[in-house]
Amino acid sequence: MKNENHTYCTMVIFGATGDLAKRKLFPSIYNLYKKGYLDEKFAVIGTARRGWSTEVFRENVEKALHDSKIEVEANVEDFLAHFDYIPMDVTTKESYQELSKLISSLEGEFHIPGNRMFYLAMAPQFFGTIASFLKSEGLTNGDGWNRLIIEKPFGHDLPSAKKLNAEIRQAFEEDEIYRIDHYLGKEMVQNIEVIRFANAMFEPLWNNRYISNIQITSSESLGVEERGGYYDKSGALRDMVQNHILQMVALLAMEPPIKLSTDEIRSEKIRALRALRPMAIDEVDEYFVRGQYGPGQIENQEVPGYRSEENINPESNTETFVAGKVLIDNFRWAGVPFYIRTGKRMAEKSTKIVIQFKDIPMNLYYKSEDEMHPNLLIIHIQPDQGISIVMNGKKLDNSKETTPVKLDYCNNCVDQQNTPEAYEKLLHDAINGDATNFTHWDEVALSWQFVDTIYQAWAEKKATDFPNYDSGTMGPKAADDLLNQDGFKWWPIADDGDYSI
Ligand SMILES: NC(=O)C1=CN([C@@H]2O[C@H](COP(=O)(O)OP(=O)(O)OC[C@H]3O[C@@H](n4cnc5c(N)ncnc54)[C@H](OP(=O)(O)O)[C@@H]3O)[C@@H](O)[C@H]2O)C=CC1
Ligand SMILES: O=C1O[C@H](COP(=O)(O)O)[C@@H](O)[C@H](O)[C@H]1O
Repeated sequence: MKNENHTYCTMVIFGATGDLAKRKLFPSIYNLYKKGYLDEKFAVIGTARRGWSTEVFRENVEKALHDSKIEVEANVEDFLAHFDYIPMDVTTKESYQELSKLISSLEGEFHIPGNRMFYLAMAPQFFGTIASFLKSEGLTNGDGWNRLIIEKPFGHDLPSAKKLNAEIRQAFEEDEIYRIDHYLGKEMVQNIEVIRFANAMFEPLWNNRYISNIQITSSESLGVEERGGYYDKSGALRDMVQNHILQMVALLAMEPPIKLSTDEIRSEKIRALRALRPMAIDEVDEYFVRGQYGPGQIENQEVPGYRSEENINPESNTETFVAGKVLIDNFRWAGVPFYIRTGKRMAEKSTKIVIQFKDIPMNLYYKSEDEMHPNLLIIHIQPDQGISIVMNGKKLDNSKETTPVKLDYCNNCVDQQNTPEAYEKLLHDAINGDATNFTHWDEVALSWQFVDTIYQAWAEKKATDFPNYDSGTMGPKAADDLLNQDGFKWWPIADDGDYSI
């Protein structure tokens, strides 16, 4: 009988010599081990083309742990004893037989009941091939569960995503596929549902009667770094908006699920994404703005423009910044804009969500001719994690004027501990068979459908004003105009930001 639920498993990491494995996966697996989540009945097999021995692999895993600056304890050797390496080219059918033998032998050695997790930390063109060989060569015929963890990008548009999905679905069922969106592993992204559904002071107000607009900013101060080859073909829209940003929109907009099960939560997110207002190609400019960074200053250092970065076409038309107004056509959200923006080489690294509430019907205080300061709920995703509420209080004098008062809750300050890295939480979920924080195919498809129109509009029309924002700024002026024309403004993303109007 298949052992469906047990967490003892063999993890096979394809692309184990690569950047993601080194920076994210090995430290996360080690943290899970240290916290006792892996017991002793687990094995990790690394594979890639380079001809490393298991010994060299273990040395590299240990180095990765030290480089990641997590605390490495004296018994790291016990942990490393669970790691093996096998060189293989994933496009060669025969090598899967060797891998299969190694898995069986480690299942015997570590008393693992046939549960197998295949992590594809490789370029996406290999995803379909690997999935298909895993099935045809019998690696999915173990006695336990099979789970396929897939990295982004899941396709580059809807047709390519459909093709990829069809390939992997030949070998794995939907409930065996765990599509990673690492934002769903972030503590405060997971907190969105709790803030909404566990607080009487928010849920009754969470609709178009009380909320005037929602702003999501995910800014980065880094440029494209070494990923120019990938990024120049992708751009900010497909790199960040299709996945991370729309996932946050879905979590903010979804209806309360009837219970907190994977299926119920996912189906509410899917319904929210289905309500995204589609645009015609010639309407895109009304709702979306694109940008590309030029040279500028970040932390007082001169940095080059995008077109001068390594592996970037010097005439590139790729956007490194996107701002947009997303509308959700349902009873709850009709008329409430969700403004989004994301970009590289912006003023600072920050992901924040600001929920701006509508004004009260009449201003008794302040200066009656002025608008009162709106109430804001700010969800700090990173680097700081927490919640702020901006409300009106009385000025400390004898006047009847009000002043914005900011109440802050800092998640990691209170717990006095580092919250686990997103990958650690997601790996833990995958080992436990909890797919809630992974994206269902329908979510992926709906997000691509929305984003494809924008991409097509931009592909048809070259941006004549690129570069249109200096590195170290908050993007092009058109991104500010997008809100100004609706009578709003972007709220600051800096923690010491000025929230007065
Ligand atoms: N790095 C990151 O921070 C992030 C990465 N991702 C995604 O994760 C995936 C991996 O990214 P990343 O680690 O950066 O990529 P890398 O280029 O660093 O690693 C690619 C890996 O694939 C192996 N490889 C390449 N060709 C073959 C082959 N034919 N057979 C077997 N192994 C092969 C390489 O090893 P060798 O040369 O030895 O064969 C290497 O281990 C990508 O899908 C990426 O989009 C997603 C988010 C963040
Ligand atoms: O998926 C991606 O995310 C990172 C940003 O992630 P964060 O956790 O640091 O906010 C981004 O730099 C990268 O381009 C993109 O592929």
